[in-house]
Amino acid sequence: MSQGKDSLFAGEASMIVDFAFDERVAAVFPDMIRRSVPGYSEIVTLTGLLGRRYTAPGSNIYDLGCSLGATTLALRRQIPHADCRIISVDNAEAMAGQCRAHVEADPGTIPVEVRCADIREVAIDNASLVVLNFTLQFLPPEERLPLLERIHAGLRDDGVLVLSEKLDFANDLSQAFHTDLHLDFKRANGYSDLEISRKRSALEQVLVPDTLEQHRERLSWAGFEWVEPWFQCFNFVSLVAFRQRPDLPV
Ligand SMILES: C[S@@+](CC[C@H](N)C(=O)[O-])C[C@H]1O[C@@H](n2cnc3c(N)ncnc32)[C@H](O)[C@@H]1O
Ligand SMILES: O=C(O)C(=O)C[C@]1(C(=O)O)C=C[C@H](O)C=C1
Repeated sequence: MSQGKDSLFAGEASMIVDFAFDERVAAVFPDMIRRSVPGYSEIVTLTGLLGRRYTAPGSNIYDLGCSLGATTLALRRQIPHADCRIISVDNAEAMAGQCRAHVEADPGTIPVEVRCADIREVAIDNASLVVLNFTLQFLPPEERLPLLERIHAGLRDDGVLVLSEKLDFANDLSQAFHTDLHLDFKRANGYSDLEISRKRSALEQVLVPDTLEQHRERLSWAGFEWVEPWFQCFNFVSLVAFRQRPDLPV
């Protein structure tokens, strides 16, 4: 993976326009996301474990908004079925290109197809697992439900969606608490207040977070029968959404 340190919002030539997943972001992305999203590396590893448990032989696994392929490779390491196929999609050429290179350098044997495409246009079929980690939040809000409906339709009956997102909070006190702690997390990871505030402005029109309640409601509208948060750290959450209520011994 790229080794660059993220100082995109530090200098004179900092990103003052809207945030975009361009060459400059791709070059520092592992450092940027690790220092910006509390729990990111755990979420990647644990998504691999969800893949181990919930993928089915002969099925497709989709990593939508795959960036450099961290989650794709975690899944490839864990999925126990040699006849599965992983389809990893990102519409940023800089991301998809590097993801392809990482997949080629990886010793795993499960086939991975990296596509540079818009996730709104990719056909989903025979899927046992779809991963949407920190990507739905970048779609215009009105395009989120149609995507979830297509994912739901492309999942097998026992299929699962993993959805990770930055959260908004309807309650002002909760919003203030989680925002403060997220800022502390970024400061502790070496970002200055200027960098933090410039990135916040650059993301403002681009990353529009939903509340946990909005996610639950939308997933239910899309047809998912059972939704469970499995990780939360400050204003970042990971959910599983089962197409059918799982039949677990209770
Ligand atoms: C925050 S990153 C995702 C991180 C990645 N899932 C991981 O866990 O490492 C969001 C990614 O989604 C991609 N993306 C955003 N909108 C997209 C779209 N409509 N179609 C395909 N990819 C998209 C961006 O290019 C970016 O690489
Ligand atoms: O830095 C932030 O505040 C973020 O929201 C991080 C976030 C995300 O959640 O997707 C935003 C852009 C990329 O840097 C990667 C992660």
